[in-house]
Amino acid sequence: MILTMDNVSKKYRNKLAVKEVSLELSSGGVYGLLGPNGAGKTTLLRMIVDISKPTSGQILLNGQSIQNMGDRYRSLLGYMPQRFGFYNRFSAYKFLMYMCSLKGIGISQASARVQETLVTVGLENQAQHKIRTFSEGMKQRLGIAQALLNDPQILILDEPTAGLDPKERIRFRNIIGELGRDRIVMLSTHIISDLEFSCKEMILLNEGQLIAHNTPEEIMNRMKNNVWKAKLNPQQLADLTSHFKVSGLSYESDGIVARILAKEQPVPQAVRESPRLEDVYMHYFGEETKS
Ligand SMILES: Nc1ncnc2c1ncn2[C@@H]1O[C@H](COP(=O)(O)OP(=O)(O)OP(=O)(O)O)[C@@H](O)[C@H]1O
Repeated sequence: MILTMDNVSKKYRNKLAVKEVSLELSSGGVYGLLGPNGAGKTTLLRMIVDISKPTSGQILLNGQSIQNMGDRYRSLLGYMPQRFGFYNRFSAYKFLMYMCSLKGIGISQASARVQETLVTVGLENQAQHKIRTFSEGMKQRLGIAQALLNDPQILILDEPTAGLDPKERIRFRNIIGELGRDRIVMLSTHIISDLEFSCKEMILLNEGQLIAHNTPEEIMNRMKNNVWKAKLNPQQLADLTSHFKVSGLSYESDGIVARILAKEQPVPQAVRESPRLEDVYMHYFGEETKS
């Protein structure tokens, strides 16, 4: 299955939220859509799930325009929006049964599908608990469960890790990694560590534009000579931050250890470091401190 974005743009009045994005997504992997707030991630995802139409360009599934596919396309989709309204007085089970009816899943299959999805997201023991008693992580997992009810081949998750604590984040990542094995999964985030798991490709979006699209290894590899580590005094640090991006600082008793992004050795004591995802984020989205 191949989902293609062909020169897709979206304009809201005078705001161009997505600018000529071309991408190809295929089954069997998680695509991480990364960008700061306002980059256009939600706008792009809403066009992929056919809630909103591109102002120009088109989205194709196996070469066919999704707009011409209608319900046939929607039956392949699972979507977890950024802000998901739950029925807090419902139990998880009842909520999912209700979502089945909205999605047109017949009563004969619904109960079995609900059980299966509860197991997938690890909520089978809380099936009869009221949603209002759930932690944020449990609610997010329930959000995935509702997106999975129709066994979608294309799963779109908008900031699914927002509000999760580190333990819940790890659990969530494992579930998503597993789901990505045989579908197209795309998740948006502005948190780089969400993409530390085996993400097939990272899609970097800034101000509506696609600025990089590749495997995490290749994206990091491109920066391999540009990450440096140096111990600095406060004055050196102040001087450096006015010229270079700094992607990490740790304070030690005899100085400040900084990770610096620079093409050339920024100070004589700097040594090269292997790039990490934080460096990638800083390189593409970080702001240089202007003196
Ligand atoms: N319905 C709308 N009308 C007008 N402008 C909009 C609308 N929706 C989004 N925008 C603008 O389009 C740009 C992209 O917004 P979008 O929500 O897609 O970004 P995002 O990357 O998902 O950000 P966030 O992480 O904050 O959700 C922003 O400048 C936003 O203000």
